[in-house]
Order: sequence, then C-alpha cells, then structure tokens
Amino acid sequence: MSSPLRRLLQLAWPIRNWMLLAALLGSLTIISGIGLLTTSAYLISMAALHPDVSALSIAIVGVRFFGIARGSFRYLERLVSHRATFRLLANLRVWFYSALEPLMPARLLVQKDGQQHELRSGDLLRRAVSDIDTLQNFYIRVLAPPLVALVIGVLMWIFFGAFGIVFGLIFIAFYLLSSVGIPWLAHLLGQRVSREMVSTQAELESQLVDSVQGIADLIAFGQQERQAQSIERMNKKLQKLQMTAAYVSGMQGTLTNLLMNLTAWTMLLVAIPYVYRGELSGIILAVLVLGALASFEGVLPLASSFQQLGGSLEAARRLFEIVDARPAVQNPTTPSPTPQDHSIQVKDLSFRYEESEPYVLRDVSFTLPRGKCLMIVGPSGSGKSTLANLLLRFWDYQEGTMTLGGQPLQAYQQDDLYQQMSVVEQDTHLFNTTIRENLMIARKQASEEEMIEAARKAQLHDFVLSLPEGYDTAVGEQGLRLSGGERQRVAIARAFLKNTPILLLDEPTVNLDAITERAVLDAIKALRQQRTTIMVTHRLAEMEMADEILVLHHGRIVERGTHASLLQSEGLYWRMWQQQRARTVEAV
Ligand SMILES: Nc1ncnc2c1ncn2[C@@H]1O[C@H](COP(=O)(O)OP(=O)(O)OP(=O)(O)O)[C@@H](O)[C@H]1O
Repeated sequence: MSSPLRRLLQLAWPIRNWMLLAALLGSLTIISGIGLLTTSAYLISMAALHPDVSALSIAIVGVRFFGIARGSFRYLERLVSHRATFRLLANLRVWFYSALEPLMPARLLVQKDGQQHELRSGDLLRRAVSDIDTLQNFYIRVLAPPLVALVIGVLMWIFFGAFGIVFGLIFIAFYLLSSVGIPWLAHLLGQRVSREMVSTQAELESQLVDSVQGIADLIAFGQQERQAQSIERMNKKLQKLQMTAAYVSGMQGTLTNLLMNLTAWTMLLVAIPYVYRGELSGIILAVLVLGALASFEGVLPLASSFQQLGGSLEAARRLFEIVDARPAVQNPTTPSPTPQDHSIQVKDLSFRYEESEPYVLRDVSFTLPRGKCLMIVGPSGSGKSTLANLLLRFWDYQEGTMTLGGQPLQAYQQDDLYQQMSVVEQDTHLFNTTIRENLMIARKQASEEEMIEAARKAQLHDFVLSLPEGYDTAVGEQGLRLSGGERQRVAIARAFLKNTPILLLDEPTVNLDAITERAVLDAIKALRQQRTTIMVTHRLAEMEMADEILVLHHGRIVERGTHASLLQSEGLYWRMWQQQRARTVEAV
C-alpha cells in the first residue's frame, strides 16, 4: 500500500463506522435491485404459463417489496454517505488549516522533486479548496464501490453456484474480469492523465488568480494579451487531458457493458441444454439471465472509482506536501511563562533567509528598555522589516541572541509572544466585512464602549460616524473602500484595543501623503505612551519620539543615537534627513 493511500485511510478512520454503514446500504440497494429483476423475471415467466394467481402471490409481494426496498435503501445510503463525507470534509479542512497555520507567515516552501519550491497563492487556494473536495471523491467514489462490488460478487457467486457449479464459475469469471481486469487496465491507461489533470488544473488556477490580482498592472503594461495566450495554452492542455480521460472512461464503460451482456448470453447458452435435459426449469432460465445482468450494477461504479484513484492520490500528495512542510519556527517543549518584563535585548544578531543566500542582518545589537521607543531607519533593502519580523519570530536567526524579559524569544510559546505585541504594518489587511468586525478581531470580548474608545484614540471615530452605516459599514474586499490613511487608523485602533505592552510599527505611514501621515503619526504618538515601541521607517518624521535611532545599511548598524546627535555627526542619517527635507520643500 503506497504511503498516501495509507494516510488517506487513516484520515477516514474516525468515521469508519459511517462509511461501512454506507457501503452496507449500498450493497442492500443493489441486492434489492437484483431481487427486483429476478423476482420480476420469475413472475413474468410463471405468468406466461397461466398458473393460478395464488401461485404468483409470493412473487408479486417480492416485486413490491424489492421495489420499495431499493428506493428506500438508496435514499438511506445517500443520506449516510453524504453525512459521513461532510463530516470528513470538515475534519479534512480543519486538519489542513491546522497544518497550514504554523507555516505562515514565513514564506511557504514545499518539497517537490527533491527541491524546495515557493507556493503561489493560487496554488495554495486550490489545495485548500479543490484538492480537499477531490478527496471527497476518494471516499465516496474510490473507496466505497470496491467494497460494495465485493459483497455483491460473493453473494451472487453463491446464488448462481446454487443452480450449478458451472453458473457460479461463469458468473465469477466475468465478474472478476469486469470488476478487477478492466478497471485495472483503465487505471494503467488513465493514471498519468488524471494526475496531470490535477496539476494542470492547479497551474491554470494559479495563473488565473495571478492574472486577476495583477490585472491593473497587466493592462497598464499592455501584457494582458500575452497572459491570456498563456492561459489559453494551459486551457488547451487541460482540454486534451480531459479528452483522453473521456476516451479511457468511454472504453471502460463499453467493455464493462460488453462483459455484462456476454455474461447474460453465456448463462443463457449454457443453461438452455440444462432446460432441455429437464435439469433446470425454464422459469429459472430468465432468473439466471436477468440476475446476471442486475449483479453488474455493483461493477459499473468501479469505472470511475479506479479512474479517480490517480487524481485522488495526486490531490492527497499535494495536501501532504503542505502538511509535511516544516514550519520555520517550532514551539518549545517546555515554554517559559508569559514575560512580565517587556524590555528587549538583541546581541550580535546575524540572519539570512536561506543558507545559500547572503546575510541580510549582520552583528546587530541594541537594548530597548521597557516603555522606550526605538526607531530603525535606513535605505530600502537594508534589513529593517527583517529585523521586525525576527522580533515577531516569523523566522529563527542563525547567530546571536534576541531576548524579551531576559529570555530568548525561542523560549516562549509563539502565541504568548503574539499576545504581547501589536503590529501596524505598511499595508493593513482588512477583511471584507464591517468596520466593527475588522476592529473586533483585535479583541473579541471587547465591549462596544471599548471599541469606540479605541477608534477615538486612533482618530477614526469621527470618520466612522460620517459613514452612512457607521461601524456597520462594509469596508469591501481588502478594505478597498477605505483610503490608505483610514486603513492605517483602523490598524492603530486595533492596536489600542489589543492593548499590548509592546508595539511594532513597520513603516506605518509609507504610502500616505503628508497631511494623512501627520494624522496617523498623531494617533501613533498617543498609542506608544507607556509601551515598548519599535518603529521601522524610512520616512524621517517625528524622529524626536525615539529614545534611540538605529541606522541600518546593508544589514549592519552604521550609526546610532538620538535625532539630535545623529544630525550633528553628519553621516548617513543626516544625508537621508537632508534629502527628505529637500523633497518636502520641492513638493511644497
Ligand atoms: N522572505 C524573504 N526571503 C528572502 N529574502 C528576503 C525576504 N524578505 C526580504 N528579503 C531580502 O532581505 C533584504 C532586506 O529586506 P527587508 O525587507 O528587510 O528590507 P527593508 O529595509 O525593510 O526594505 P524596505 O524599506 O524596502 O521595506 C532584501 O535584500 C530582501 O530582498
């Protein structure tokens, strides 16, 4: 048994009883169908001999019984199998999400063909949605039908054997050929195709998501035609694969039907001499033939069953790829209690994203006492955001130490660390819901008054009141109905609401004009009171707020001090300050 198959079965283990019940009901449905056809055959053949009606009464009851039983069992089977599948799908989604969460927000790398690949958002979306849905097929269409076919095969073998060994042999030979031989052939022919179909579909969806996300840039650079052609090529490839899959499934259906009819014919040809010799009643002849036809109902779903096996395994492989990916950071086995002291100390810190890549930070050291404010400035790419992300422990550093309250960051549970920090980034993500909900994610249990108080401190409240539906106004996808400054103030209000002792501000005003920047900075000034604050910026505004400023260049601290002392020393900081002032004067 290949490993993904075994792991898929393990995932279904909690609902095994439901699945077995569904397979039992599926078998009973087919058995009722066989019963219906055989008793009907018996009834019709008997009726042709014009017997007394009383001789037919049992068969008539049988036909009624099997007719009703078939419908009822089918209904129950659908009910049970869907219930089992929905429960399984819910479990699978939670399982996948729980595996995904620790991998974020460090970039997501998966192991493929012995190499690491970064996952695109479209691909991840496909795994989280479609691949999990594909697994639903595995359990309903791949796993259950062979079980049902097995039950029917054994029962009908005994049934036909009861009329003569030869009938049992004929049945089992054709049944095995169509239930094992043909699906196996179809699997061999179709497994590559169904695997490729899953990966091509994934690639197509990734490209579509990329295109939709970047549509404005594609149009602006006149590249929409090229992108459309690339999608068209992918689409054609998918169509070709779908055609091949349809050929295989058509061939399989035809061969199974052929074998089903051949079984009926062979039964008929073999049984006729028995009837002539008086060893078999003529009425049984019809029962044998129609019984043989009806028992193939158990085999027909195997066609798609085997065909879907390749696709299901490919979907499973793609999901396990994520589940097996190693998170960038691990929680300690015996974590330190939540820190009470919120001073931060960084000593001789060096960091690079990959072993093969150059260091992004080199020998960085600083001490930030509780309640003080540190600003990190420097040209683009100097490593400012990386330093902030290391404080959040999105990655682990290679050399040096980073401590919070005297303990290394690795000593704390990741969640405990997040509980101590509020983050305001360059681009705040807002969910496609109301302003209220977007604020409340900072603290679910906050009261209305606390939420309004936070909005007021972030200078957001008056703006919200000016909206037609106040706090119940929807912000649109990614908060696009709000301006950049309004979005940043939502982020600051969240930080007020979360009320943590440490604040991490990563270029919170970078995309804002001077007037909006001023409003946001005023809100930040209120927010940072009494909190240990680290602010990353290359916009040198309100620098007097800082107790210490670090100037990073190519990952190293090249200058440090207060705003006044750094201006005096006339180094990089001073040059950045001059350039920025010149730009401001030009703009005015
Ligand atoms: N996830 C990542 N994987 C690999 N390299 C990265 C990653 N993020 C950043 N880098 C690299 O690390 C270096 C520092 O990037 P960082 O974002 O920390 O700089 P920054 O000073 O914040 O820049 P900016 O002011 O433009 O935001 C850059 O060379 C960047 O290409």
